[in-house]
Parts: sequence; structure tokens; C-alpha cells
Amino acid sequence: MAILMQCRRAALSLYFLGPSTRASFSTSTRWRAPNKSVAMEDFTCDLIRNFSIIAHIDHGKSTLADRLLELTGTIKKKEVGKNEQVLDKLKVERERGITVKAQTASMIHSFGGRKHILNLIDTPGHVDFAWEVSRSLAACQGALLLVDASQGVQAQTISVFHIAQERGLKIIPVLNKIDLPAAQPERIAAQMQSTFGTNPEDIIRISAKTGRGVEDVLQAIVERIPPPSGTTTSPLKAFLFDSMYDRYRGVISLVAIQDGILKKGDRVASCHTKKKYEITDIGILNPEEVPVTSLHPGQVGYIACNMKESSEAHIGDTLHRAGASVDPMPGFKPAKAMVYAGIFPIDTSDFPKLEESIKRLALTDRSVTIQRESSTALGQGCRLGFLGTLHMDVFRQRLEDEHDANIIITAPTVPYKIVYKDKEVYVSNPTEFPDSVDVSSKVKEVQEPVVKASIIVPEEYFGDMMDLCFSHRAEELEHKYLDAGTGTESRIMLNCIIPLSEIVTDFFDQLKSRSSGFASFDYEEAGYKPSNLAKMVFLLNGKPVDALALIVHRSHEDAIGKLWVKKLVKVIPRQMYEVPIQAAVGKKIIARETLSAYRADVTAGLYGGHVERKMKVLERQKEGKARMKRMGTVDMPQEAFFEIMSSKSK
Ligand SMILES: Nc1nc2c(ncn2[C@@H]2O[C@H](COP(=O)(O)OP(=O)(O)OP(=O)(O)O)[C@@H](O)[C@H]2O)c(=O)[nH]1
Repeated sequence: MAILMQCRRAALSLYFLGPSTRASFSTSTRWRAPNKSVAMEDFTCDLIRNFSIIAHIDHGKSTLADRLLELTGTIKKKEVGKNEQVLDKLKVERERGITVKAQTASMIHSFGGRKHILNLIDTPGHVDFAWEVSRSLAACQGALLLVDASQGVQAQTISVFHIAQERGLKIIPVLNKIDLPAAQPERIAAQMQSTFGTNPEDIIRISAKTGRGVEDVLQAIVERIPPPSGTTTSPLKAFLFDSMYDRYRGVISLVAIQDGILKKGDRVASCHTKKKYEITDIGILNPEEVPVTSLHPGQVGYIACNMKESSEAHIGDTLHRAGASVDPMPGFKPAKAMVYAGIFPIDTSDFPKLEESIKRLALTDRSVTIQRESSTALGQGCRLGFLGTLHMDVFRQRLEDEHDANIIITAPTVPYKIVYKDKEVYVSNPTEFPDSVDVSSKVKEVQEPVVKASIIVPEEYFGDMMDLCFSHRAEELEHKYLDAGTGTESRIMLNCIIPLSEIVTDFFDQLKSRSSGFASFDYEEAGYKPSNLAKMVFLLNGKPVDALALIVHRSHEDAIGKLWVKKLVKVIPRQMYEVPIQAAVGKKIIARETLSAYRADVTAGLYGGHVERKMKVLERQKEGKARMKRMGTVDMPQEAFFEIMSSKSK
């Protein structure tokens, strides 16, 4: 169901969604609260709680966040059922109902007669954004583990639970959506007990939609989550866990203060870059910006400090007082691009504008990598690296929404490792992949990235899921029952090692359709494995067309080659001469189709004339065709390319 919902809402015609209207992120969506002031020095560590909500996609994180903001009076109460999702600020997030970029909100709440400050760090739900999840958790001491009472534990519930557990966070289990007729709180509580060892008595049952039970969550946050530790007397240490770009103020960073006090006007330095800055603005997000005079140990807030470039705000960095030196706090692994695609302007003269837009958008999305690329077929463009295909699609939509870009995006590829005798090279662009001649001579081995996948699915779909995995070259399959002994409702968790390239194409769609939407899926990197891969090129009239090259597994080369020449022959317009369309791996032609010529009737005007004359004209026509052929001028309009590229990525 989760995947079904995700796919429906994301309208997963993944790569070619129509452009929608403009929206913007960064500061135009952040606004300053008029006349609010908060005395931060009153909030000592024992009155602070820093927490996150973690869950599988769609289990209700943003809805619960809204209820918490309302209950604490941080935002006005809305009508029940109207889910505005205050923290989902990007247009793409609101449209698709998914959280992409983690947002932070501080709430002030009286408990036991004392005012507490509760810092909620919202996390995204989709597997592609796991990096954002671990980044958010780095600033927390506790997490609400939210599980939908009708769907139960899903693939990502398990992965976020492990991330939180590894970080030593206090986990508060919460069962959401108990208002749904399909809710089975007892059964799901038992499932949480068997999967995570949760004591059923610790589970809070709520409906984030109606607000039922949300008070208990608030109480548990204060009572069960440990306060942060830190002292005002130790040297300043501020952990930088997020940043955004503001057109007027430059980079705005979110920090969690470990020790010491940070004030406006302070001079700080970065452990990572060693650069020095002056704090020009400081405040908390409530959820709007509320300027404060200082931030104290355990507190979370924003700072502006004349950083011009987003790259200066290194996520996981420690800021300290300029001149003093401190041991940096442990950072975390930077995000790594797993899926690459070329982005080209539909109108080639738009490239400078497109490049500028991509760069500006990347300022708010630090996990995207950018490189220039040029293609004879598509002109000048950029090759971008993304965390996954949904991330890629979200970026594309934001380019269209926020920058009015009119683009074409090529089929996604993954980074392959080419092991030469003396070096290793990563290749994500099929045109750079060595020809198979090379593969046999200079190249020792080709490796491809693999992932450890887990699929949770009702037992009745288990066979289909096994077939799906095998047809996508899965290995090391194993499975276990999640609800042992509950008969027909049993669900199975299936784990396997699968090439990343297999899941960036149609895997999600097939998973969804073959399980009637009931399967949930998650994966994590599992390194590289040697693989029998080759570059497949397509030749039009004997000439290779770079933009169409593919990297294929040798076991699939015949099927892919045949499929593609059939597709090409349908979309390429007929020429004045016959055009062979071939798929080749190295020197070997795998498949061939022939596009027949238009036969312009040059003899039509020669009524009854001499046969020899007629033959001569036909001969000349043949010569003309041969010349055209020799020059290799296949007339292929851009639209044909677009059509091919779109079907290539499906
Ligand atoms: N009936 C019912 N629906 C709920 C409840 N909580 C959330 N929903 C609905 O479930 C859907 C998903 O809720 P969200 O809050 O967007 O879920 P999310 O976990 O933030 O989703 P991502 O950010 O994409 O991971 C929305 O349609 C909500 O209205 C609940 O307690 N009861």
C-alpha cells in the first residue's frame, strides 16, 4: 500500500511529468514572526527536548507534527481533517504529499508548571532521503517511531528504527491512525514487539488526524526522552546539521549547541574549513524565524554568518569560537550519488539559463552533484548525480516549478567501477564505458553497485516477489515471517542482494503492480560486485548515436537489443533512403531493423517516354540516395529523440 500510495501520489510517470506552476523555497517561504520574543537563557538543558519523528512513508509524520504544533500553541488550530502540513514547505512536497527536505520547529510547552522547549526535527519518509533522516537524527536525543495501525511495520520502519537505535536515541513507539476502520492496533503492537522487542505497554495509540492521544505523545516526549547534555562554561561547540540559502542573507545554517553560548556578533570558526565568520543573525524557528539574543547548550536554532556559498556550510561540521580550538564532534558520511542522469534543455540555446537554474536549485539540495556534459544529439547539458530515482524526479519537478525549465532528462544510470590493470575508474555515463574490445584487453574487471534490499509483503504475493527479484538478477535471497502464526494475514520479509541498476528502472512499478500495491521496499548500499556488463550502442545508418548508448548485462543483451531497434524503427521518420538500425555490443551486431525509404516517384512526369530515359532517372535517384547514405545524414528530429528517451526511461 505504501508503495501504491507513493506511486499514485508521485504520479510516477517518473521522468516526464508536465510542468506546473512556480513556487519557491529558501527564504520566501520562511517568514519572521512579528513581536515574538523568547528568553533563551531561561531554558536550561533539563527544560529542552530534541526529537524527531521517524516512520515509513505516509504513516503520518507531517500530520502528527502539525498536531504537536497546534497543541503547544505554536500554530493556530485548524479544522479537523484539514491537513495543511506546516512543515512540508516545498511545493513539490505539498503536491505529492511527501517530505523531501527536513524542517525544524521549536515549540514552547508548559509541563509540570515549567516551560519547556521542544525541538522537533521533521524527517523525510522516502528511501531516497535516508541521508536526510540520519542528518536530522544527529541533533536529537529521542525519536517517535510512528507506525500506521492499519498497515503495520513496513520496510522503512525497520531501517529508520535501526538508524535511531545505532545513534543511541530513546525511541518512543507510537501507533497512528487508530481511527481507521481497518486499524488493528493489537496485532500491530504484537508485530512491533516481535520485530523491535517493544513492550506493548510503552506504545502510545493515537490518531494524528483527529488529535486523539496526541497529548500523551507530548507528555512522553518530556518524560521519556533524556534532555541534552552540555555546559555553558565549556568552550563553544555548535553542530551544524542543515543549511539553506537566502538570497539576501546568504547561507542560513541550523545548529545544535553542544557547549557554550552563541550570540549575535560572536566570531566563530569552522573545524572543517577553518574559515572565520561573524554571527549576523541568530534565532529559533517557531516555526517562523524568531530572532533571539543567544543560543545555549542543548538548544537548536538558525544562524546567519556572512557565508556566501552553500558549500561553506559543511553538514556535520563543528563551529567554535574563533581563536580557540576544540575537538570536532563526530560528523557523518556525506551523501553519495547513486543514480545519474543527463539533463538537457529542449531548446539548445537555453543551456546557460538551465545551468544557472540547476546551480541555484542545488544550493537548497546539497546532495546533488553536477557536471557539464555534451551530446551530439541533445547538445550541451549537465550530468547530475542523485540519491535515487525519486530524488531525481523531485529535482526535475522543482526545476520546472521553480525555474520554469523546459528540459529532457535521460534514462538513469548508476556508477560502475572499471578496474584497469593499474587503476580504478568510476563511470556513470554509458558513452564513457569502455568498448567490449577494451574490456577484454586492458580492463581487468567491471563491477556494479549492489544494494541490500528488503521487501515486506503479504504471504500471498511472496511467489510473485521471488519471481520479480530473480528476473532482476537478485542473489542471496532469504525470508522470514513477520507475524508468525497469524494465519492468512501473515506477512513476509524478503531480503536479497540486487544490482542497483536493476532497481532504478521499472522495479518499483513492477513491485507495485505485482503485489497489488501491498509491498513495501527499502534498500541500503552493499558495495560493488563483479559483473558481466557491456556497452550497447545503436547505429543509425552505420553511425553510433551517443545519446542512445546503454550499459547492459550480457545475459539480457539480446532481448534489450531487439526491443530497442523495434522501438527506434517506430519513432524515426522514414528518410529518402533505406536506413539500417542496429544494436551492437563491441563488433557484434545483436539486432537489426530496416527503416524503408520513401520512394519519391521521379518518373511520374515521364508519360510513356523512353524506357532508357526512365531507367536513367531512377539510376540518378539511386546515386543520390547512396550519397546521402555515405554522408550518414539520417534526418532525425529532436522530437523523435524525446520520444525515444522517454520510452528508454520507462
Ligand atoms: N485516518 C487517518 N489518516 C491519517 C492519520 N494521520 C495521517 N493520516 C493521513 O495519512 C496520509 C499521510 O500522512 P502524512 O502526515 O503526509 O504522512 P508522512 O509520514 O508525513 O508522509 P511522508 O512525509 O511522505 O513520509 C495523509 O493523507 C494524512 O491525512 C490518522 O491518524 N488517521
